[in-house]
Amino acid sequence: MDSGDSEMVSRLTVTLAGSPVILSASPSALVVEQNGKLKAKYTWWNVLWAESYETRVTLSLIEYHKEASKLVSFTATVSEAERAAALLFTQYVMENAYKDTKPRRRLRIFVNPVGGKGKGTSIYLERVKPIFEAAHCGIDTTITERAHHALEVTRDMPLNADCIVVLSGDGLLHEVINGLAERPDAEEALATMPLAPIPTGSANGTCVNLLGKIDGFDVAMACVNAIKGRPMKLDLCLVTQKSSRTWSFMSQAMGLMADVDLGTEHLRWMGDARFMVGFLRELWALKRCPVTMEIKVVAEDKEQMVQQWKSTRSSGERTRATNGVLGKPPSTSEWVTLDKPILYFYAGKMPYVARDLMQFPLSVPGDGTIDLAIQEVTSRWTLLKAIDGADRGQQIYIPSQRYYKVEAYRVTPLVDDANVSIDGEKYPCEPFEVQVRKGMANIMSPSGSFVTDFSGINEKWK
Ligand SMILES: Nc1ncnc2c1ncn2[C@@H]1O[C@H](COP(=O)(O)OP(=O)(O)OP(=O)(O)O)[C@@H](O)[C@H]1O
Repeated sequence: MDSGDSEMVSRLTVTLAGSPVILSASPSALVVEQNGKLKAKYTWWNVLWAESYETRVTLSLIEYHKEASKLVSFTATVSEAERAAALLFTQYVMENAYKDTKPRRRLRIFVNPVGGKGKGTSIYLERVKPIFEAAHCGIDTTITERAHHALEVTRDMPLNADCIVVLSGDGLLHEVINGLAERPDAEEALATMPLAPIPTGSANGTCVNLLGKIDGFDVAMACVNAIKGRPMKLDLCLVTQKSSRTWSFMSQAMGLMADVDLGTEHLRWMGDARFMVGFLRELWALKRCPVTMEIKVVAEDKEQMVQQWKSTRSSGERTRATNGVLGKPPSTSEWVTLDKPILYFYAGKMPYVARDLMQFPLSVPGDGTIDLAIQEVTSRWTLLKAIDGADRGQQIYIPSQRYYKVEAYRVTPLVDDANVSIDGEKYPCEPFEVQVRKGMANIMSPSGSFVTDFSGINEKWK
């Protein structure tokens, strides 16, 4: 046993593959040293489990690699004399690993076997399940058998999990939210069942918003978010059409950008590269978006909105679950009719819609407004020029791109066969009205905010 009371629990010498290894707990990480050299360092966030039994010490950790972090589990031994120290050490490690949350979450998991490149099931079995098991989570899993299967299950299932894990893209999250929203106890279900997406779809926009552009496609990091993330409030948009009500958590679109998404379903095998192919095709066609729109504006001056966004970020405002009036529509302003011809409108509640497009850089979670980008008719060259910088939200500075914060809007399609995209899913081409409902749903987040690198206007558009 190492000397000193505090050292006794924060440092332990074990034997691993016949060699002595020192495990020590620093304020920010678990450190592994061998032969006086640093062998590995795991932030507490990436420590899943530590336990000791008799003379065995078992650790399960996530080794961080860009886009491909992985589970590392090993069992080392200690001498008989170190048994008590090993127990205290592993307890200390667990306290640090689960400072803000309880271990052993019960996870209700949905896996879409056909989302993205169609590898959802194998990713679940080979990479996700072992991580949840290593973290001693309770798991109850449904592999979806058809579209709307997850919606049907979430509509009726008991609310006995800590979190709903969704292995897919944004479409299956849309289903799960709508399933919860259709329950008689919808408000309680949405408030008590945070979602935790794992990126096995194409765009995986939600994961990119929660984990950032670099880690957004990292399955293991998304698993850690499900295991340890904290609930963050999300507004939902109520979309009312003639015969139906739909809840949208991410985006609604018509025109060029809806055609990019819904017109490239057959290119699923390409992953998120399909959107660039679709964009270039739609750019070539440059069709007008046949709609009229009315909006209830909260803000429309880009620079003022950017300043507001910056001050919100720097004041460290967080949107963690708080008590408050949920789902109440905000106060009403006047409806304004837009009459200029447009190429598309794109409305949304999260900055990224895909890794290479931060369509709504000024979006903050739970602010009770919808960000609405409207692209007036412009040249191919202008749109082409905007590709560079779109991953940093720069396209909002195209002079002909209007950017509003709205509390509601109405769309009347002027044809009956245009694409209407709601959270990337196809909906009937009929008139609809969208209203925002503040803080109705919850999503697990490592940081309590969206992770973006928007920094205001760059030289190109000045
Ligand atoms: N077993 C299944 N068979 C066929 N379709 C399914 C099944 N399970 C779910 N779906 C449907 O698959 C569609 C695509 O799912 P999802 O949107 O999550 O993936 P994606 O489109 O690849 O990703 P993203 O939305 O991030 O681009 C959804 O409309 C969903 O309803």
